[in-house]
Amino acid sequence: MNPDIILKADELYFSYDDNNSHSLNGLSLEIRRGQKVAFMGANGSGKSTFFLCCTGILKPQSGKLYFNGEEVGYKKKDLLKLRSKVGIVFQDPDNQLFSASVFQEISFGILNLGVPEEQAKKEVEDVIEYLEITPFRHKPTHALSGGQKKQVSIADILVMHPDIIILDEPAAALDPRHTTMVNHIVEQLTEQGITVLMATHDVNYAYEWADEVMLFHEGKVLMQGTPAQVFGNRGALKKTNLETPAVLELFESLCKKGILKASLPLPRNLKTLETYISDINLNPHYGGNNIVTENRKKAILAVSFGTSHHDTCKVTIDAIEKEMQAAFPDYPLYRAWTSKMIIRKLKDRDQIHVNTVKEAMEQMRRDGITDVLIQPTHVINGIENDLMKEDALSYREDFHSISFGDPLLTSEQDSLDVIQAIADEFSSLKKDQVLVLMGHGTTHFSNSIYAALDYTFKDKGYSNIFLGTVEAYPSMETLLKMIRSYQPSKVILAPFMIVAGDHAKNDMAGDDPESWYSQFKSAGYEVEPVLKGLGEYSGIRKILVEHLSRLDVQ
Ligand SMILES: Nc1ncnc2c1ncn2[C@@H]1O[C@H](COP(=O)(O)OP(=O)(O)OP(=O)(O)O)[C@@H](O)[C@H]1O
Repeated sequence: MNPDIILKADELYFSYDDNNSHSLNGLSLEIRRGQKVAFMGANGSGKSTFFLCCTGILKPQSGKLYFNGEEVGYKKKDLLKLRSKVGIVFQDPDNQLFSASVFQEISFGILNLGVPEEQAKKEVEDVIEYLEITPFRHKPTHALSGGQKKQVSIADILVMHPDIIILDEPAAALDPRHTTMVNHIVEQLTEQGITVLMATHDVNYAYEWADEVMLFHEGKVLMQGTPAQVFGNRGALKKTNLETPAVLELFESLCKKGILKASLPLPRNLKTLETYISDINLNPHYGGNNIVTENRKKAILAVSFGTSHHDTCKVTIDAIEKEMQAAFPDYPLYRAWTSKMIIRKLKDRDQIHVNTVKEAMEQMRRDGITDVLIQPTHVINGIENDLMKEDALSYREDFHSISFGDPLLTSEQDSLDVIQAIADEFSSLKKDQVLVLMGHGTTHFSNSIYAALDYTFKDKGYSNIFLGTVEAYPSMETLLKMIRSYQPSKVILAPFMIVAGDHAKNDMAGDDPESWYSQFKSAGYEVEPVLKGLGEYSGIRKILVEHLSRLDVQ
């Protein structure tokens, strides 16, 4: 199973009434590690029932649930292990809190796990401090307010260091101050790398907060996607009794009236929309504030997904940045990566810190930069790129201008240039051999570029170059079919990703029977993997530097 998937449900059925009705009705879904996932849907659509299955409190009558790639078991020791890693904070804290004192309450789970008393005590003290429970720690739990009970129920779970926290409507019955406090805690959880699943009916909050929205309807997932995809689907919202987030509604109506350009990244919150509006007279696109134009200081921000493999980083991301810097020697170059998981891995494993986009923007602001030229090394205009723009634009008030270079594959000319760069790199490819490129693939609509590019390869005379993706279409299945009709003497495999990292080393060239290498091998071909990321091709680096150069017009 894909190691990015932390939780997977496969055709779950659950009935509370002997199969007269099904609260989970063939539910299948996958949750990616480190994501913030909002579970939404009408009352009674099965969200809480699913959550109870995730922690083994309910056992589905049929279907399978996987945690970290392993099927969930229901023996006592399996459940204990599962509950130490998947914690649930119930909607009503009174269903969760059962000890007399706050300290006892928070200690219960961790002691049950067999953690020695001294260590457990320290962990409990840490969480009490972290969640600001100290002022009411000596009160009996029954005497706490609703908000304080919620803090303690989160502490109950947090003290176990779970991989997943499930929050069932955490803001229900809280006043605005406590809602803000709980939201703040939730934000910190995701920064620690915990996967957060949250049921909520608050469309405005989910739209701003979530990485992904899971829309439940009658015990199944009706739709899953980014907040923009899900909340942009009026039909799905209507079916599940949800409304469009106010900020999206307002943005669309301003676009319809021609006041804002629809090409702007969708604003996720009112603050971003407000800054769009405040810039209308200056520059309806990305322009900045009317600050003094003397002493302008430009900088380049090179944004990559990132990699935890130093070998490939050196010859891809580092090499691209070096060429960008060489093209603009007078501008300082800053780096940011968009994969929080990789950033965390580097920090934990190698004590290396790489900035997120927001951190890099803050750094530039501190350094007195006034104009930021952002050049992504992303291959397509997908989710990563949209989120990167959003993060950068949340700092638009701090800069005179923020401008964005295009990802690698944006215009028709880019496709032709990329094809040329690949053809140059594989100029020794023989007619009876095929080159199979492995792209990443995405659920975003921009995924169609992969199939389009595969088509263009053929159109430009490279009938033996094929492009597929690990996560979307064209898939391995399609590639096997196409390549079978070509009958090559050899299959050469190469990543169509900037770096030759995990996907290239494992999904493409690994020994696992699911890898592309093994699948082509067992289909009877001679296979040669080439572990070279796109960033190693000089033609590709040139395209990215050229995209950056287009920004520097003033
Ligand atoms: N303990 C129970 N006994 C019997 N039926 C139940 C029980 N809990 C839930 N149900 C039923 O299962 C279905 C799914 O309910 P569930 O609570 O999972 O939905 P939900 O999406 O979490 O709803 P809400 O948004 O109201 O919290 C509903 O028809 C509900 O009536």
